[in-house]
Amino acid sequence: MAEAARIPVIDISVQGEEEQFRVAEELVDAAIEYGFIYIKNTGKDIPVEDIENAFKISEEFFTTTPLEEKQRCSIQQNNRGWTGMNYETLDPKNQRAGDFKEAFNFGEFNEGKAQQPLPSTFVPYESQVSRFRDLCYNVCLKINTLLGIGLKVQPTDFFTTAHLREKGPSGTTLRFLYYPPLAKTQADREDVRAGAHSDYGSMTMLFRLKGQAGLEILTRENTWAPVPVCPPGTEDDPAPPILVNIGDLLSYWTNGLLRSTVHRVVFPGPGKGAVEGESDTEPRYSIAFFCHPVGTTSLTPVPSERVRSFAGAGDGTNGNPYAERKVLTADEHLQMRLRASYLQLYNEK
Ligand SMILES: O=C(O)CCC(=O)C(=O)O
Ligand SMILES: [Fe+2]
Repeated sequence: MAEAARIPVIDISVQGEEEQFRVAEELVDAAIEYGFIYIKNTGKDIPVEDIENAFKISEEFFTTTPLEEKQRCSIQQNNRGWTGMNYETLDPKNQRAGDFKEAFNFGEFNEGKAQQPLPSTFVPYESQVSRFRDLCYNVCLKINTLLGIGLKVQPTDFFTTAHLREKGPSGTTLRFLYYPPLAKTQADREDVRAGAHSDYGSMTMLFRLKGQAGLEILTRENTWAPVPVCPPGTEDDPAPPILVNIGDLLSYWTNGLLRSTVHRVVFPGPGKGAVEGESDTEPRYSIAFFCHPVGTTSLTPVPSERVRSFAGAGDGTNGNPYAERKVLTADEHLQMRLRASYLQLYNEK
């Protein structure tokens, strides 16, 4: 069995300046070393019922919505809507088939209303989805603030300000994901449910369900390590931790100091890659909140002594294959990545 990733578990629900400073440093250390951080789920930032409810809505959508209804809301170049089985290919250079998953992307809401066509299954839950998106947004701001403190960026709220939605539209997306078990697909065990990729935004918050295997990260040693849903020490928490990972934009912003780690979702198979107590024989559901700064934000390195003094990506340990590309704004980066993974969507037009 492959050895599980040892990603730190951090409690961000602390009070007081001194504690906050300590947590900020822990977050930055984990973001540099792993690019992934477990945020202990205390239920304080996002009530556990809201997470459970979001999964219920997602499951109802994927299991009951007729195909025509999903197709009516197919993904558009604005990155909103439904993606069918094998439609997205996150690692086109290495995949034989597109990702074995379905997904639904929610863009921004305005006063509780989605700004995109919604399948009928979601209509009764529109305000609940909007609320969940707001809860995620607030945690994203909080983590951005802590990263700014930990890196001593001048001013420390630099990242947070760049994410404020009142400053303009962004690529921020709430995504419900569904991965069928191997037996319900045409896939071979070697096919991927989500190809190897780094995330396109500044950071991602991932919600997973106990017992559902599949996520792996690429380690510094270039091996794949499974990421347990419930790492040691979180078994008694009210819900599994929220898995946060650094995306390409925080990596650009910090000259590659913060790591945009490559990850994928696989069919690990019995006794092979799966963590004890997890399996891939049941359908897998996950929910991702992709945080993006305002689209016009420039991705030049931020004012921080720590970032300035970092030697940069030249040592080959940076997980973000795009770190050295010249990209100007958050929107331009997002468009570049979407073009590469939705071949049909961009070739059809
Ligand atoms: O479903 C997961 O566990 C991860 C999905 C993912 O990496 C993504 O959608 O970017
Ligand atoms: Fe991802």
